This record gives sequence, structure tokens and C-alpha cells, in this order.
Amino acid sequence: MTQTPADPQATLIDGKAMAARVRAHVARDVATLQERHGLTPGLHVVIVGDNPASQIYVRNKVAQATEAGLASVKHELPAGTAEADLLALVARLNADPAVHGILVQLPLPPQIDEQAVIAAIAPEKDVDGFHVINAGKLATGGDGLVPCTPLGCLIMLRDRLGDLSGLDALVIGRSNIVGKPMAQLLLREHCTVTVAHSRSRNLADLCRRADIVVAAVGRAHLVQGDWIKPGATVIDVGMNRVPTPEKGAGKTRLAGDVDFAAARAVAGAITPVPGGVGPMTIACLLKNTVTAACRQAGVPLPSPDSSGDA
Ligand SMILES: NC(=O)C1=CN([C@@H]2O[C@H](COP(=O)(O)OP(=O)(O)OC[C@H]3O[C@@H](n4cnc5c(N)ncnc54)[C@H](OP(=O)(O)O)[C@@H]3O)[C@@H](O)[C@H]2O)C=CC1
Ligand SMILES: Nc1nc(=O)c2c([nH]1)NC[C@@H]1CN(c3ccc(C(=O)N[C@@H](CCC(=O)O)C(=O)O)cc3)C=[N+]21
Ligand SMILES: [Mg+2]
Repeated sequence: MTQTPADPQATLIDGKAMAARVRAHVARDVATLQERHGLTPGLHVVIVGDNPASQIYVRNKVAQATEAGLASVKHELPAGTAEADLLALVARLNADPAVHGILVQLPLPPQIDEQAVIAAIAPEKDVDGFHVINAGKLATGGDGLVPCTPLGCLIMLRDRLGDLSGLDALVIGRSNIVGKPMAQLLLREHCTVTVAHSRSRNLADLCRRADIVVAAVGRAHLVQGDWIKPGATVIDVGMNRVPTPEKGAGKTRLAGDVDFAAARAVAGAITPVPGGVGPMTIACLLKNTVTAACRQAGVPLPSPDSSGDA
């Protein structure tokens, strides 16, 4: 973990490879459930409108779910869908015993209240872990469904560091879907957790004290290399499209919230973007669907303590 002159670069945390291992594990569990109980976990993904980035994510989610042996269905609704119609679909999926997981892709068009839709999903089918019941369970020590992105980050952290107890963790960002649940998970792991946001002062100093930095902001290169404590573990959740004029007009590339090249020279380990948190998010969605299906069917998880389970 310590940097020596012979090893000046941080270890890359290969989220893509780790996600493939989690998915292989999910696939084994799905096969076991089929064999022992005739149970096929079903994941239904709902997308409203034709945001191209959302279309790609949803296609990847459905394809990876299918490959792992889940029954996966995509529901595509037009951009002008009324809230009542989306709520009616959610109600139908809630009532269908073959549906174990429901994901409504965010963001939703402006005429639809996202909170109302999340609240309408049956908490036991809320594989995003966004429902207030699941958020409340995470905050109070219950075993609800945990949001996929923070869960993926935690699996990577535990793979890298083992026991996280007592470590100083900084989470940058306080959204309900990433920052807050990430902070709750790290607290559950006995870290000393600081949560920073747009009003935080001295972000650089907060960062310099952290053994673990999770950046979930949505601003390319916000976190500078000289903010990183030598040897720290850096998890970059950010997914930012930045222009690459050298590749031609209008071309972009994906970048995280961390100045990767600079941070890599100081950190002990760091996730790349792409190939870090993103693939783990999708793998954890499949994992949550299997967890949800087992609970709904009243059967035990085939392998409860596997693949860096949180
Ligand atoms: N890889 C993956 O699987 C996923 C990636 N993402 C990516 O992660 C990033 C964050 O997503 P999300 O949580 O939904 O974003 P939000 O926009 O909901 O939240 C961003 C957070 O960052 C804070 N913030 C904004 N500017 C600063 C700043 N200058 N300094 C410190 N904090 C700041 C905001 O503070 P305040 O609360 O004060 O406004 C807010 O808490 C995005 O790039 C998103 O694309 C998201 C989900 C999944
Ligand atoms: N209800 C809901 N649940 C979500 O989990 C959800 C959502 N809405 N809305 C959008 C965000 C974003 N998100 C990503 C998942 C995977 C990658 C991913 O696989 N990224 C690849 C690269 C993808 C690319 O190249 O564009 C990577 O980082 O390697 C990215 C982003 C889930 N989200
Ligand atoms: Mg948002």
C-alpha cells in the first residue's frame, strides 16, 4: 500500500474485472435457485423517454441480467408519458409475482415526480434501494436493499483494504442515491465518515486527511492530485462527458471527478473511469435482484457470504 520509488503509481482497482466476478457469482446463484426451487429472478427496467445515455445504460443492464440467467424485461414509455400511467405500470409490476426487481431509470421527464414514483415501488422489489423504507433500514441497521453504486464502491474498498474499521473516509457529494447511502455504508463499516458538498469549506484539507475518498459530485477533475493523502484509496464515482477537440469537433470522452493521472501518482489505489464504479453498479443491481427474489420466495440465498458481500 505504501508508495516506494520503485512503484510510483497507485494500484488500479479493476472494476470491470471485479464486476465480471460478481456477475459470474450471480449466474451460479441463479442456476442454483432454478434447480432447487424452480425460481428465476425477474428484473424489470422501466425507461421513460429517449435520453441516449439512459438508453445505453438500460440496454447494458438488461443484457447483463439476461446473460446471468435472470428473466429481464425492458419497458419503454414515450417521453410524454403521464405520471399516472407510469404509476399504473409500477402498480402492475408490484402485483406480479414473477417480477422480483423493479428499476425506473432516472432522471424522469419534468411532468413526473421522481419521489412519487420511487415511493410507489414495493420496497421489497426496489432493487435500486431508493425507497424511503430501504434508506431508513440502511440508516438504522436493518437489512433492506442497498443502493447499487455505493454497494459496488464498498465491495471494491473491502477487496482492497479488508477491514475498514477506524479509517478516515471522506464522501464528496450528499445525494440520496450515492453520497448519503455511501456515508451510511462506511459508518456501518466503522469508518470515521465526513460528508462534503457544495457548501463545504476547505475541501482540499478534508481530502488530505482521508484514508478513503469517494468522489460523487459530477464535476470533472474537481479532486486534485495534491489533495490526496499518500497511499489513500480513491473511488471515483463521477461520470462526466468532457470535450476532446483533438479527436474532432463534438467528440467527448468519459472522465471521473478525480484528476486521475495526478491522483494516481500519490494514491495507494484508485478506480479508473470508465472501468471502475460503473460496471460494479450494474453487477450489484443483478445481485440485489437475486437477494430480492430469494426474500420474496422465502428461500435462502444460495451463497450469502460470497464475492465481498456487504
Ligand atoms: N458510476 C455510476 O454507476 C454512477 C455514477 N454517477 C455519477 O456520480 C456523480 C454524482 O451523481 P449524483 O450523486 O446523482 O449527483 P447529484 O448532482 O445529485 O449530487 C452531486 C453532489 O455533489 C455536490 N457538489 C457539487 N459541486 C460540488 C463542489 N464543487 N464541491 C463539493 N461538492 C459538490 C452537491 O452538493 P449540494 O448537495 O450542496 O448541491 C451534491 O451533493 C455524477 O457524475 C453521476 O453521473 C451517479 C450514479 C451512478
Ligand atoms: N434508477 C436508476 N438507477 C441507477 O443506477 C441509475 C439511474 N437510475 N440513472 C443513471 C445512473 C448512472 N448509472 C450508471 C450505471 C453504469 C454505468 C457504467 O457501466 N459505466 C461504464 C461506461 C459507460 C460508458 O462508456 O458510457 C463505466 O464506467 O465503465 C454508468 C452509469 C446508473 N444510474
Ligand atoms: Mg440527480
